[in-house]
Amino acid sequence: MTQTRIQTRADDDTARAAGAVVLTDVVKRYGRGPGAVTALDGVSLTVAPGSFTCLLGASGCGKSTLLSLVAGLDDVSGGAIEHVDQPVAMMFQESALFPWLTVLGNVEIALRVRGVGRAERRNRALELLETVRLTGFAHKRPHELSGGMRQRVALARALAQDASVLLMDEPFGALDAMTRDILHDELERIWREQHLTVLFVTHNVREAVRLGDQVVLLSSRPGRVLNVYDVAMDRPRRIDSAPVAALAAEITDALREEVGRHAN
Ligand SMILES: Nc1ncnc2c1ncn2[C@@H]1O[C@H](COP(=O)(O)OP(=O)(O)OP(=O)(O)O)[C@@H](O)[C@H]1O
Repeated sequence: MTQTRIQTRADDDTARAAGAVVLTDVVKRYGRGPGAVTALDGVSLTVAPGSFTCLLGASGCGKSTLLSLVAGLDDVSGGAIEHVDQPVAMMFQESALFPWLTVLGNVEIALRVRGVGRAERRNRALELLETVRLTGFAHKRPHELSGGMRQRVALARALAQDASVLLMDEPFGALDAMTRDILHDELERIWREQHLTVLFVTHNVREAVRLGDQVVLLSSRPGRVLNVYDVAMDRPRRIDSAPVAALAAEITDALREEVGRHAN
């Protein structure tokens, strides 16, 4: 049902040819001298186009750092990241909506930044609100929405960037279990419909197994790839199903062992 996969050079070549996100021996250091922090140390990872990859690891192991490097918000200190001609969009735990704009305005602004004209902007924003099932809330302001609805707006705004790669940093971390469950279904639907490549950071092991084609377990800082779990289960999966729970337990054990090793 599941298996641990060791990456091969052939995997890398195939994925690179198809325009995937490929990280090769990525190192990230912050600062210099004795106070320098090595956040990532030799991370190699292949994210196939159209795949869903979840990143797990102890707090501070470099997950957000990895996303910001893929997004091009920061430079690598060593190694390389390739995502051939693929624009990327990001979504965070906080929806970071503009409180003075309506839901529609918050989506339209992302289109405006991309230079989309006024009339097309309105139509496209309405379409995106339909995609995230918020039609009818277009003229509400963020404070009138629930946390889950705000994350739907944030998702619509990320989709407005028309990027083929979506980077998500604990996007559902602050939501209750039921809302999260519903958003898993929605995200899975949108990921499939739009053929997105998703890189998703989470602390929730079951969430990672519920969503991922592969779950990447990083070591404690400095982050290195400890293991890549292929999740060969039919979709949609239920977060409380026995196969999801079984693999999540296996990964949790590995994570616990890693955290314990560094606590000594
Ligand atoms: N701009 C920065 N300057 C200096 N150190 C940084 C910077 N950003 C991150 N770090 C350090 O790099 C390490 C990795 O941080 P990062 O936020 O990537 O980890 P994380 O796995 O996302 O953590 P968490 O799970 O707690 O969100 C941490 O030790 C952090 O303090």
